[in-house]
Amino acid sequence: MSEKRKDYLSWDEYFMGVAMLSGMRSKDPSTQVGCCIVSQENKILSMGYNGFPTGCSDDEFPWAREGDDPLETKYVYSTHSELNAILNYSGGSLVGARLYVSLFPCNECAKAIIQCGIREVIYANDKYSDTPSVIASKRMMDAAGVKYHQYRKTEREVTICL
Ligand SMILES: O=c1ccn([C@H]2C[C@H](O)[C@@H](COP(=O)(O)O)O2)c(=O)[nH]1
Ligand SMILES: [Zn+2]
Repeated sequence: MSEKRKDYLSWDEYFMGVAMLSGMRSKDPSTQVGCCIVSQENKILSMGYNGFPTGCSDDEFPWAREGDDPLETKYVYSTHSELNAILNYSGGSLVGARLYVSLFPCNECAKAIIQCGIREVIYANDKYSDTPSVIASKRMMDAAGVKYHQYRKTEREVTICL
């Protein structure tokens, strides 16, 4: 009798993989962020990625990072992946959930994460760790008792032919 497979994805690989796949939907030319929210029973509750709100065309609103006029940059329009994942959830409470995300949450996402009761954040990249936004985010999550740690990367490479 054949034995069960041994090289199946761990829970962390699975959920971070789903977060990263979700980020591949983003049209942001510089930073694509994906997020996956998971219950205490390891069930996926919601996903999201960074992009413009419904009705705000990807082809008409700006993707620029810089410009003399802030209204011509993406920052005033883009909805972050974490907020999209929280807002996409229509099942009730997110209290006690974990959030997997490819980039450390900014201060605005941290507020939403705290307020909806998510208790743990697992992030892949912390490239903006020196910015006031991320420093404030960590300060708020520390105060609110939201745990966070960096995803421990494995050797696994996943190829999907679509
Ligand atoms: O918590 C966060 C922080 C940022 N994002 C998104 C917002 C933007 O679309 C990009 C960042 O773009 P840069 O060109 O690297 O400044 O990331 C997010 O989804 N969640
Ligand atoms: Zn954010």
